[in-house]
Amino acid sequence: MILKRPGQELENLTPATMSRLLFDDIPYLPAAQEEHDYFAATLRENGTKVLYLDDLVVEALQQTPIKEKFAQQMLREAGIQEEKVLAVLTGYLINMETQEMVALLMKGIRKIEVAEHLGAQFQAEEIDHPFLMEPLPNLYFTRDPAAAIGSGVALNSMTFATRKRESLFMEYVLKYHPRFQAQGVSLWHQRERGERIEGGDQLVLNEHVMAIGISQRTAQETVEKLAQQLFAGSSYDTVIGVKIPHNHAMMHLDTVFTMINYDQFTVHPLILNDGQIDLWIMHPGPEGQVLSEHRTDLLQVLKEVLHQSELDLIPTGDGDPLVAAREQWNDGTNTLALAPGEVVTYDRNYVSNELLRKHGVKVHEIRSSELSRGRGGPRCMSMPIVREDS
Ligand SMILES: NC(=[NH2+])NCCC[C@H](N)C(=O)O
Repeated sequence: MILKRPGQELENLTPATMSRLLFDDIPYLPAAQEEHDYFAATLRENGTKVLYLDDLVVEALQQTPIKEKFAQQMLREAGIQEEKVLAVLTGYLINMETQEMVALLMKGIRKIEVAEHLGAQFQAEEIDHPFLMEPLPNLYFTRDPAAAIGSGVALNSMTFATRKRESLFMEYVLKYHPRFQAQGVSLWHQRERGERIEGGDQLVLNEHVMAIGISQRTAQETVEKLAQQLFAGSSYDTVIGVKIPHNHAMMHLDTVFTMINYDQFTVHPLILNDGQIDLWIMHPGPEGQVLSEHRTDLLQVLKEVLHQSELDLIPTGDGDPLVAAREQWNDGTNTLALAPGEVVTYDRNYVSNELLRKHGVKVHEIRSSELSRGRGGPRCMSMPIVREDS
């Protein structure tokens, strides 16, 4: 499982920038780190190997030409185009220890910090536009920039500017880290294709079936293209595209729906909408095309594609609309399944957690005062790279 411990990038959030950077508040970093360490310890205690994104990136950038290429691409993608500025900043970056450079690329570069190197005066601008390269505070949601599906990976194209560079870290890890490089991982989606899709919408239900959200972050056409790639090159033969409301509280499918067991799911009552939502079942056609059928009843569709006669859909907040809204906002629906029937959740969602237990689910609660301010839960904060059959 790949995680990212919250770091200095969170210290670069301000009231003026936070909504653009997709935060609703500024977490208190030392407490967020403690909470995150507790999350990592919970995973390890339960048999999951934890790798950290920054370590993987540092290990991938061992050779100087790759380090330089990476620094340059990061700068370009952050919008720095002027060749002279690029050259000076690339020099500034690659002279650092790789670890320090990676931390800085995540934290963002303030104008004031490099003014001297560039021979520029930024003081006046610094207040409203402090960054030459903006911070990446959403990095601790490792679920989103890439998704391992079967024997391959989708390197996602993120919707908002503040998250676009995140998948570049994963691209370098896949291409240059010895652990992945050697394996010749198939790419189901390439980030530079630019068609929007994010990992919070990509739910692997088993070795044949995926559910993909059509959401604020994932376009319907991208879902079809991904389905086509998967049908052509993997064991997947069924993709269900599920349309969800486009808003910040429910930016991804996994904020309203997660899999817990072969026949158990968390679900926010709103997305069932009494069997009246837009969803599509996709299967491979005889000539490599994607055949798509429009449906409206998620429960019925899930039963069909998973070959289950009954399913246990566990409603966030135990069906009380007020509790459901409150607990969904703090990621009460966003469970991380460690094994069938065993999940990690935020402790603050006590109504939903109690209900999960009543349904026989084993629940590991983690602390969540600060981590939840970024609008993501345990599933969002983890990127599985190996899944075992159990
Ligand atoms: N898989 C998820 N639901 N991730 C949550 C991401 C939250 C993040 N602040 C964003 O808006 O992008």
